[in-house]
Amino acid sequence: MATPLVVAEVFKSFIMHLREGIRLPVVNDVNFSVASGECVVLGGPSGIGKSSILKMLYGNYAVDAGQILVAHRDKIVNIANADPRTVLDVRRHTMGYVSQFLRTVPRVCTLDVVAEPLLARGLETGEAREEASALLSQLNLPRELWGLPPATFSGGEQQRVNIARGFITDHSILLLDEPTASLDARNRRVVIEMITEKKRNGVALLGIFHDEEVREAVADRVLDVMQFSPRKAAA
Ligand SMILES: Nc1ncnc2c1ncn2[C@@H]1O[C@H](COP(=O)(O)OP(=O)(O)OP(=O)(O)O)[C@@H](O)[C@H]1O
Repeated sequence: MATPLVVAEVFKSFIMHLREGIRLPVVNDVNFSVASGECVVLGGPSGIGKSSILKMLYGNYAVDAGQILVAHRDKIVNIANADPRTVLDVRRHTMGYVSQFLRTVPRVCTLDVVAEPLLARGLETGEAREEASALLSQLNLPRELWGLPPATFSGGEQQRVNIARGFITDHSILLLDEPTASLDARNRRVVIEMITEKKRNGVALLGIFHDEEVREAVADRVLDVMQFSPRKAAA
């Protein structure tokens, strides 16, 4: 089985510049990998570093030490020291990220917000919009909202737009940061189906799910982030 994501000996601290440069270690010596078709769930108490790990993997947070190895095109890229252009290329073609909150460009309608990752990969507009429509229908977003920018949508509606945008590509790695937090039971079940479909297609998924029903339905294994906590060492 292919392993498109390997994390090796990663350390991360935050430096609080407004607090005399105090250094706050968050995670030490993080080691794990995610195989194709596998869904690994990050577990552990609030504040232990789950979101920080996802943000390092996506290149949003710098890494103090260690490697984040991603199979990208025919090469292995180390996100921990890759240049920004390479990180953007990995995001466009290999690694997707669905956060809890939607960040949108003002005045762009929902259908185009969802279709955009496919347009960025060179797909023709009509085809990209068709795929976007299919996902928005699957996620039960009322059709009358598709032509409007999502800025004024409810939390759950915005989250469904965000999920559609994150799931529209065929990226081989998908990072999910509580994608079901604001959803009702019916739409949570849709997202479970969508994740199951990604697994069937050989996507490597790494996610945070506080909802137990979702976690149990999708997780192949739970990785307890407590084992990487410097607080554990201090305890
Ligand atoms: N940008 C940042 N600057 C400073 N400290 C940060 C930053 N991001 C996170 N932290 C701190 O790092 C620790 C881990 O935060 P993180 O969000 O990764 O935890 P989490 O396990 O995802 O928590 P939760 O389950 O509550 O979302 C927390 O103590 C948090 O305050």
